[in-house]
Amino acid sequence: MPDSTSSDHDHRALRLGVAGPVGTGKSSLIALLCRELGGELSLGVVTNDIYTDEDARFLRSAGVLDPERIRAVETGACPHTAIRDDVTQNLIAVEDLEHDYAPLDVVLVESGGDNLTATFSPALVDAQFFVLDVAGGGDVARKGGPGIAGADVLIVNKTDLAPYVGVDVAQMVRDAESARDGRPVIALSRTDPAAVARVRAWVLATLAAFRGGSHEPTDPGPMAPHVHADQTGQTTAVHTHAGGDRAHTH
Ligand SMILES: Nc1nc2c(ncn2[C@@H]2O[C@H](COP(=O)(O)OP(=O)(O)OP(=O)(O)O)[C@@H](O)[C@H]2O)c(=O)[nH]1
Repeated sequence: MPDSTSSDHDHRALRLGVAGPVGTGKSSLIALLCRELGGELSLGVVTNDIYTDEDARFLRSAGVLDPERIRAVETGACPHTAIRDDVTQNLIAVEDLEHDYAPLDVVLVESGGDNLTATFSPALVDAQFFVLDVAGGGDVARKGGPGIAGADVLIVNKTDLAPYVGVDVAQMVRDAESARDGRPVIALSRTDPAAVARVRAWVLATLAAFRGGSHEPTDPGPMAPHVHADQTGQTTAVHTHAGGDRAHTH
């Protein structure tokens, strides 16, 4: 588990998680942050995919960061387990990057792209984004869940698509805000410079707080119960996630 004392913060990067349902724009957000911050900060990226290293390959091909600074964790199954319960594979990847490129400022960790329930353990990341997109429907923000309610920042992404999918972005942001007890919600499109600037400013402010010892990691809470199938469509196991009180099926 990462040590969160301030002396430790002198030696390791700020670790930022990016979670959210499949296709909402997690890799694109990481690419955007690399583009925006790569000139002034030393960055690393860890991606999580179930069976491939596709997200890492996408980011390497985006040309936003030295490809060696992008490491892939293949979780095998249950992508949320690797960011929530047994974070060993991810911690090793993060610590390897911190070792190889010391001193790193920020490591971005992308979750495997799950459903609405996946959250990062505070043992892995210091803060986390949860990404929704307008194409998933304006009512998603009202559905709640630990990531929507408790992530450090909720991104309502792809706002440029709102007119095409009939979503009222302002209403979606209000719905999200009312679920979040004052935590920030950022309506984002990669084509909206003001919104991009807000995300960038949040990362820089969080890094400053982390270095100053005033940033406290918070836990959005355990994931909700759900069911997975393996590649053959079979459910394979039932287990309880650590920190959670509910079993679910794999
Ligand atoms: N219009 C629009 N499309 C976007 C934006 N951000 C991302 N996309 C597109 O959304 C699609 C999914 O983006 P990704 O970044 O691959 O999403 P992801 O969440 O990483 O996907 P998984 O890793 O499969 O879960 C891609 O076609 C992106 O080009 C945006 O701001 N506006």
